[in-house]
Amino acid sequence: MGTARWPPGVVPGCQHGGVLLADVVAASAAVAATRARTAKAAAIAAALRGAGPGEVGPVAAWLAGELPQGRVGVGWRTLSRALPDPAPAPSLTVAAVDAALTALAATTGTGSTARREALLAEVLAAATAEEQRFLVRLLGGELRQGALEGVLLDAVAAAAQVPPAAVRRAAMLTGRLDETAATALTGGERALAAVGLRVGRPVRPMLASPGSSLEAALDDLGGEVTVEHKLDGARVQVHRDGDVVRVWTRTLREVTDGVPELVERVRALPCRTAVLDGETLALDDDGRPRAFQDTMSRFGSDEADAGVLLSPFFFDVLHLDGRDLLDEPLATRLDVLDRLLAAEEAAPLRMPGVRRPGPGQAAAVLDAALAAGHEGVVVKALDAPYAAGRRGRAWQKVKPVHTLDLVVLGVEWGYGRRSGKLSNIHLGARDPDGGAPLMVGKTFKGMTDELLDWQTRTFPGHARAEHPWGLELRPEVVVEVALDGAQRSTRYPGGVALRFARVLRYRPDRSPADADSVDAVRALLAGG
Ligand SMILES: Nc1ncnc2c1ncn2[C@@H]1O[C@H](COP(=O)(O)OP(=O)(O)OP(=O)(O)O)[C@@H](O)[C@H]1O
Repeated sequence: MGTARWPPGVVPGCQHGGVLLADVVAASAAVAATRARTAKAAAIAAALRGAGPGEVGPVAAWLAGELPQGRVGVGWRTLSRALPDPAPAPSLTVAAVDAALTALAATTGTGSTARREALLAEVLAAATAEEQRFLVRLLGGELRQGALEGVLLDAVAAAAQVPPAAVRRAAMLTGRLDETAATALTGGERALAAVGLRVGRPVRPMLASPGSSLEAALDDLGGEVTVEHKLDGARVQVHRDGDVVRVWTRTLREVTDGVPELVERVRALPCRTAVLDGETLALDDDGRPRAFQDTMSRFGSDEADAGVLLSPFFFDVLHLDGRDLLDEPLATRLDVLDRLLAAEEAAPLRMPGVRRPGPGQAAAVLDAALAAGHEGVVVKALDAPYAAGRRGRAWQKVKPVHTLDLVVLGVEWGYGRRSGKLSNIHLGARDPDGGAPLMVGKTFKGMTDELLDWQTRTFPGHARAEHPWGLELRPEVVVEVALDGAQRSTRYPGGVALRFARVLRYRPDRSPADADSVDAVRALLAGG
């Protein structure tokens, strides 16, 4: 079993021992300087090997562009106001910066703005110019890049000399990179294998890959499938432990307090402990889905609209009354789920679907889903375990139109009727090798006046630079576009451009880490 050697080497020149922030900044620069995934992973692994037990977590998180504290609530403006003269030489330790960020996250309530600025200014004053730049980008979320997560997990495996699959499994089950890195480096493979599902700690949800058609999905998976409606709402993972019910979104953000009706429904079920996976959305009086914005209004931070009620539809169960079900085949999990939800006849909690449909039946399920106003269906292999965090072929979504979730990289001022409004958006696809998102097109189509106003209000808050043409944005906002396909391009860096992209809606429930990759865009080349 490979583990790091403790105690860590004391970095020369550092008064308190421990790894210096400067070492992490250097590793981050090395990661950014290469496009090769293995070289990125090697740079990260070297930094992790040098970190002590209490430092591995923050070092891993920072190199993936994340903060172990989650959001610390420091905006761009606060940051720029708090920027003092840089220190001449590096002295900040990782431990000191991590402690300051924890203090920052804990400073809330009245008068907290000034206290937070003071705390931040103190840290930044001790940082060199290069360290300041790193901290500003880290706090501003600019270093957050979905693809880096995969590179980081490889690096953790290399540094701890354990199989990458073991690291990945623990990361998906804990939903946390920092904890996983620390477990791998301090306890090795055995500690990673001991990580299991814990009621109260959300796991990364299993995802679906696009199926090109219902027939193709059925052919691919054989007869042992379930075909379920694909409802267009928000993914929810609900954990119950006795009377305590907690709810997380797909990105593992806790939303328990905002969704009391979901909490109530799950608290009323005949069980003690449970982990349920499902989709929730707002329905109108006829049971048809309301506008997607209505559902999302319940998940936004400021404009929660309590007038809109959410209905949950569960399609999986990962744990029930002391029994972990992750590794059981879907057929078993669905039996357990059906028994649990059987009593809920008046307002069904079960995602509609048909198990082992006959030839015409699967098509009828798709027709019924579309007729009811839903997006399509998900075809699932009944023999597959729950693969947390994976987008595999065991779940295939079938929808009539191509859609992609992309990252907004810039926005141009409109002209004519749209002058004064931020209009044409630059669209980026995730780089699967961990680099910055790659631009694949622009669009100003599909935008209502309301949406243009929203863009004009919102995007300045995400700006990283201003130009006469518009704003360059930090990669933070995810937009869903519909498109006819893709074409080869010599103009764009990924060699591919969208055809006839139009905006469907913004996705506040998605992070850039969940955006579609440039490979997903390339996959549309043939079928476009
Ligand atoms: N019956 C269902 N089974 C699984 N997921 C479902 C189902 N109905 C709706 N969904 C939703 O569809 C998503 C699965 O598609 P995918 O994992 O590709 O996410 P996505 O890229 O956001 O898909 P899309 O953009 O089409 O909503 C799930 O995350 C879940 O939120």
